[in-house]
Amino acid sequence: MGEPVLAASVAKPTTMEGRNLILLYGSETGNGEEIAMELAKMAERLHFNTVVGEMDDFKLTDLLRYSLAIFVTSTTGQGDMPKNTTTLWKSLRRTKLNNTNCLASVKFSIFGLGDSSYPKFNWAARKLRVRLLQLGASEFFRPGEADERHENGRLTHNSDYRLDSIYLPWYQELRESLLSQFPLPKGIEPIPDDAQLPPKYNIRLVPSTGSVKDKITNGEGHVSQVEDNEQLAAKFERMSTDSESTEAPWQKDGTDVPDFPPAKLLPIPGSFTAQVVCNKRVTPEDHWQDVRHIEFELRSPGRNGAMSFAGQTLLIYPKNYPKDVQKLIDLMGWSDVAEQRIEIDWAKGTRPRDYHFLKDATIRDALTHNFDISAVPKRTFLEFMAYHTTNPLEKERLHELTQRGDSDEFYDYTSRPRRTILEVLEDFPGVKIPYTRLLEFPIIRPREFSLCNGGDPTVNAKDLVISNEQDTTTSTDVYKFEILAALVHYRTIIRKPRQGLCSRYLRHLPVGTTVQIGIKPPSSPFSMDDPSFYSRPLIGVATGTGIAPFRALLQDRCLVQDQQQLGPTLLFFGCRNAAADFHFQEEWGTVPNLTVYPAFSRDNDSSSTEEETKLALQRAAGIYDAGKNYVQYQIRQHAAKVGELLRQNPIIVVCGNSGRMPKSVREALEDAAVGSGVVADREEAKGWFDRKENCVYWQETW
Ligand SMILES: Cc1cc2nc3c(=O)[nH]c(=O)nc-3n(C[C@H](O)[C@H](O)[C@H](O)COP(=O)(O)O)c2cc1C
Repeated sequence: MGEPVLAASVAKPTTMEGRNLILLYGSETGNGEEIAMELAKMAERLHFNTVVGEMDDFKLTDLLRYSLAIFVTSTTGQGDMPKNTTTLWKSLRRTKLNNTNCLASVKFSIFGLGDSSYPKFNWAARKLRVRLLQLGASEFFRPGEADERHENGRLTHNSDYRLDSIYLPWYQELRESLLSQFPLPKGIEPIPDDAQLPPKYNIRLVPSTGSVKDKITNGEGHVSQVEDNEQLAAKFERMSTDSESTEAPWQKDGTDVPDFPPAKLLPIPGSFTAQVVCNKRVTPEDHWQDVRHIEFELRSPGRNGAMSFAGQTLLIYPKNYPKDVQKLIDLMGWSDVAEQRIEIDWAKGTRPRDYHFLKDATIRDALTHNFDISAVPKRTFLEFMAYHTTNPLEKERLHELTQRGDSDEFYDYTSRPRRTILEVLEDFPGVKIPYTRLLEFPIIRPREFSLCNGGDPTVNAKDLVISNEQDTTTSTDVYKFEILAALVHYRTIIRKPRQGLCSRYLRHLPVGTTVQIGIKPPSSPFSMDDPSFYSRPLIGVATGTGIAPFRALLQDRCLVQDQQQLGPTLLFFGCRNAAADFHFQEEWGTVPNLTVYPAFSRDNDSSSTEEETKLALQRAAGIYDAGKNYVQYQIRQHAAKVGELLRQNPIIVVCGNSGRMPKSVREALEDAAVGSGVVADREEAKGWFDRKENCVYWQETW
């Protein structure tokens, strides 16, 4: 079963000398990658010989081989470049390149993705652009800057929509610009949208004996590098692929098997095998949100020296449920091939990020562990579906939905109700995707959770020596990593309640299960090696599960030998109810020199009627967030105390929901700086928080 006979025609771009385009992306959570892939397809339809990949897949000299380069990058951390850009970015910044004009032959354009609630909006794209221009490259098309906060005149909580409101017009203009600046020769037309482009990979079924090889070809069909899973496992010795020991407890006795994903471990480079030792709901059953305190234990992750836990994130790789996988197999008519092992040849540079193939994977395995069938589909997926239905009505409807116009139809059908790929495929039963196109499904990306513990995370290893020299841990050392996860449960316009892939996985994850986890280095701009880390004041502003990185930071600071040295700490903590989600409240009393100002948004409080009236008037006058039950109100209330700490070069940490909170908090801090006389006025307050000599400002919002 390959491409169906009735599928849309497949059209190969014409190869033209000198018409080359390279698309390089930097992306943390996949938004930038998705855009880069879409732009690459557009360029291919214009007959550009197109190569697309992560920035770090390429060297500086590779840029010189292409007539055009398009960069797509998000900004992460505190105005930082994404992790998969660091090598190329480092080589671009080498001082010996200054004044060399070494990129004079490069024509480029750049598209950034960011969030204007961060102080350093789209800094990665801006820094990169400035450096490319410094090195002599010229821009063939204007830069674009998408903003997750952009509302385009309409209030929307839909981040796809917000990114698209900048991206789609930029895409259209770029296409027109490419066609006019680099016209096609007479007789050659752009490949129309209704013809499918050939895939960049080749999926084959393999006989049941022999090992599955995951091959990377050099684009001309030769195998240039063969790396099978045994080799990978050997390379990453911390990772176990022993399936005997990875079964969830319920799988051992074989009785009463619930519908929970199998516990097989993916061969993820650099990841760790850990065991779930606690999975406890910390909010009352009748509270609107299920917040979990989950603890993992892992053996000897090869830690080298002391490390700050604050800002470290734990990566969890969720899986699909067997019932959903079966549903997809039935819908696509893949039951005769589902248990067969597959082999994939990739053209160079086309292997997707985060695609980690299970040893001897069958199609069912790949669907369970690798493809996010409960993701909300992107526009490109719906476009792809249209090629694979023989029903003209379905085709027409899919075309209507994917029009790149002003219409909201696409968002109304997909992201607003959070319809999943599986549900969309159920809505279009005529769509039969061949298994050879499996890679058009989005890859399951790891989900990131801030660690909520810090200090010394070792258990059973009291004699552990932390040194900056060699890792002195032994195989008996066990480390504990804790997260506080708010499980996402949507109530959408579709009646069926829905939950995120990872939320569902975590909700039912049994204690005792062995899982594969990743650990991402901290994004925090301070170091535990700096003695002032412990003694300088700390102002924490956290909402909801945003308390996690703050708690980790606090526990890190408590490592100080002499507790008297611990700097004063203020915590402004916003949650709904004192009794429901005032997380870790029982711990705060044990931390020296800490004052907590909670802001309970849904509890009645006992302030005066006069105060109530004043606030009601402020709200009526549209003064945003004047409400007393928010953290920003508490910051203004305690301006004198805040000011006292601002004078002492504090660390300021803002964690929790993105959206309006970070901006409102920043404004409240500016007001507190003015009110307490630290600065003369709002104008002076604006830049004050960005200067290192005044404070360290760390924002971790999601
Ligand atoms: C931890 C974190 C830090 C971020 N820092 C910034 C920032 O400093 N400036 C900015 O403009 N956007 C920032 N963003 C927003 C991202 O750039 C935005 O969400 C983007 O769509 C992510 O694209 P990606 O999936 O390709 O990484 C941050 C997002 C996260 C989750």
